[in-house]
Amino acid sequence: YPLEITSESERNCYALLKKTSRSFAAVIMELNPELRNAIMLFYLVLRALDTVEDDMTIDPETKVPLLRTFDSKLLTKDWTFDGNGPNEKDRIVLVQFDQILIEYHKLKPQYQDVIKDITHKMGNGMADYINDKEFNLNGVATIKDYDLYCHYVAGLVGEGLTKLSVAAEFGAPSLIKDMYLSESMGLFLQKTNIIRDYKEDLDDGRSFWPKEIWGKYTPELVNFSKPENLKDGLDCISDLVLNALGHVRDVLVYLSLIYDNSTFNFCAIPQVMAIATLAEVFNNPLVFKKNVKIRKGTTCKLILNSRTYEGVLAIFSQYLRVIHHKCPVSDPNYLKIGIKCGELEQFI
Ligand SMILES: COc1cccc([C@H]2O[C@H](CC(=O)N[C@@H](CC(=O)O)C(=O)O)C(=O)N(CC(C)(C)C)c3ccc(Cl)cc32)c1OC
Repeated sequence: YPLEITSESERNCYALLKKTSRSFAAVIMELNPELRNAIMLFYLVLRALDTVEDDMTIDPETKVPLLRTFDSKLLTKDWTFDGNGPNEKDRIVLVQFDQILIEYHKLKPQYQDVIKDITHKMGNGMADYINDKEFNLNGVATIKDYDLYCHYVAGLVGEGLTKLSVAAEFGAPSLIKDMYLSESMGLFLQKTNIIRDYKEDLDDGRSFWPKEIWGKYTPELVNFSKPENLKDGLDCISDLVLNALGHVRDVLVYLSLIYDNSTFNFCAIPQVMAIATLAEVFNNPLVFKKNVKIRKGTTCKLILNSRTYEGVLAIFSQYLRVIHHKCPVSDPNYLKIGIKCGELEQFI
């Protein structure tokens, strides 16, 4: 679909998209025009929320009310925010937020309402965590807390995109009543990122690995960086990967319910990147040293092969086999991993 830019503000929004998301911007720009601007603006509003939440130089006295009222900024036409620290990566999205607002008000009211509703829920979820002393001190405690945190930062994104897709008749209406499928789309991506980001997050003085899982393998999360604890660390990664694989069935069902090709690609590409990343981090000592990334060549192959549902199934089948074969017999979750991979192979 040719990209017809019809205003200065629209041009500025696409420039913001390219600045804030490396590879994903291209996928959004190939979307069917019916949803392209709605999803582009949704992405930028979410990026703006993230930029507020992530900025540790913003006083909580300012940050918390700003997050809780962020959806009300969508009702204005000229709001901007220049309160981010000078080094905050995507601060430009808030400095130029008026450009997003001009384009946002041109959207169909139904699309505006979806974006405003998700912004309200996410902003308040983020604000709740900032005030949560237990969370700030000990991070994520139980698997239930892990799923709730991922719901606020990723599950809600899946919910919003599903409502936009169904409103545009690009996806099956059943996706609205079966919102757990959209939840899994978000949790699968977010849990994969959390497993991969072990080192990066610890260097930032935080971690999102749930203690209910890692506590089985070590008294202190930082111990996995020590060579003598490597085996325990790898067993912990297996446990986390097993938990993430619990969303794969829902992801594959969700993708089977998307009718529009460009929307399918938009949904499928991040999911195939995630299963490939899970296979990469599985039983991989480098996770405790750096951010493990899949190779550029693999990314290209994944994008090319995920244009059809059969292609996506083949990719998931391939990486589930990789995970199954990589699993050492000494891994306490060896049987559960084998059963989960077997189950999913059956489904595929
Ligand atoms: C039905 O649900 C979806 C369907 C398609 C894509 C996404 C999801 O995919 C990107 C993909 C993306 O943004 N990839 C990055 C690479 C990276 O950040 O690791 C990129 O390619 O730049 C992603 O990661 N997140 C961020 C969250 C996971 C927190 C939701 C995200 C943020 C905003 C939007 Cl509108 C969409 C997404 C969906 O969201 C669940």
